[in-house]
Amino acid sequence: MRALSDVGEVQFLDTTLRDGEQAPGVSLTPDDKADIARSLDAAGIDVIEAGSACTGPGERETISRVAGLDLDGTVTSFCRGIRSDIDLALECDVDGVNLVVPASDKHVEQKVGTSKAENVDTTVELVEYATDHGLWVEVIGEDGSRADLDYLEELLGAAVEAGADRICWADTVGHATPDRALECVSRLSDLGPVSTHTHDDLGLAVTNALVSIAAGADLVHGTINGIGERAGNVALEEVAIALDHGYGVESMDLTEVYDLAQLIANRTGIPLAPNKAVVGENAFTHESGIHTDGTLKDDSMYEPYPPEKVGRERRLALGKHAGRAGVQAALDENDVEVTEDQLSEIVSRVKEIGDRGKRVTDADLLTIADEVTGDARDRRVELLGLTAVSGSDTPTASVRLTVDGEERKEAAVGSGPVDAAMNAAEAALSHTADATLEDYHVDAITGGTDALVTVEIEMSRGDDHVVVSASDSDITRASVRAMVDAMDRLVADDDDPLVADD
Ligand SMILES: CC(C)C(=O)C(=O)O
Repeated sequence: MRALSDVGEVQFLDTTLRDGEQAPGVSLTPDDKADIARSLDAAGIDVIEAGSACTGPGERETISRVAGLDLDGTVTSFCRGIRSDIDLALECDVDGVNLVVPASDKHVEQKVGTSKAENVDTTVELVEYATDHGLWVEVIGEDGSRADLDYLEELLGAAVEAGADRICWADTVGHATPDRALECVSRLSDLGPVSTHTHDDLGLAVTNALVSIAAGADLVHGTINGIGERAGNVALEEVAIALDHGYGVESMDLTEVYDLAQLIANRTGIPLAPNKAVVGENAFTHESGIHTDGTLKDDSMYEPYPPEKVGRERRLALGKHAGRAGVQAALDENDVEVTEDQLSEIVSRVKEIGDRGKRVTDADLLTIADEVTGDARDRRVELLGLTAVSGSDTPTASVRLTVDGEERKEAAVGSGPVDAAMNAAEAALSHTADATLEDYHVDAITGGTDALVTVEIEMSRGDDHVVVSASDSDITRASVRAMVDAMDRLVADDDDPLVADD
């Protein structure tokens, strides 16, 4: 076993486009795969497994497209231990293959229905065939962590002798403990270059990847966000930060991981857990008073490494655990001056909102501050009335509001009552100022059909943008109120008249 700090550099193979896509419900389009492959390459991933050529003609077309992107990294196709799979990979013009052969008794005898000796012979033939065709070859012993280690050594040793570029220890069902990973990879690394492929069924994928490296592996298989079969593969961004932060070992470009994580979450439809290491929404967000206070005194008080390292920013959030320092910092950011007594009142109101299970947005804070300081602004945009109708006919809505005292009324249709009402509000406000709805998000705070919903919207106007939320048991009302409030905030400091001369 070597010290990780002596390792220097580790390569990554990203299998988001193959094992990641095997996650239930995920199906990536050719454009998705091409975009993800480009981004992985830009982030310095060494090997990109683009898919399984045997899946079908559509997948082959996509793999060929990725192979033709002229990427810096090696592009491979996954192949089962059959010659026709290698032929299909060759049709896609990939640089190499990840050739999977059974390794455990279960996989050799029950799944594939062959003998261990025959399995070794077949593997040798396939490696020779693939290398004769100019392919880079990695041989993966499937279910390697449950295999008899002497046999795994014999099988993968034969693959190396036949010309395989590298071999891979696969913890296919995420069964291995760190000592098993150490034992297996240490033995295999005496045979030639070794990769490690770990799954997270026991929550040990990162640990086992790190132990594998200490045991001699120099290439880690994984996916961004850790997506993959069952509990997923090891999350490459987690291995990368652990290597960098813990041991000064280089791998992928860390500043790219957040954008990559977002891209993959969007394209796969698998959202990121807010508490996910490195790329989760909360990974650099501080809410509790004690942590916010400490962070304001020293950025690193409650962070192992600065967010910029992984392409992110620090956020101080307001909620039920907010303290004076955090609220004061948020007020300072919005240029709001308050006395000590006013600050105490604002903090307790923020906590009250938090106690009701709500997030406290900037707009909420400013409204509270207005009320507490007695500076309540004169509204320029105000909602007077809203009617929305839906049924078997096209949903319609009408909105009545005032802009600088002038009444405006618009009606619109939409795909549903919320859409119709938002379209009507937008039409009524379009005479006023050129603002754009950037984001719309709904949360049910309570359960049941009478649930209180909070609509949070983000709107921008030129360089200004605001996030405003409104809660109501009627989602249409909450949506339009949030939009009108956002517009009112955006124009609050505009000295120009908002009413057109028409
Ligand atoms: C590497 C391959 C066979 C795999 O996905 C696994 O073993 O989990």
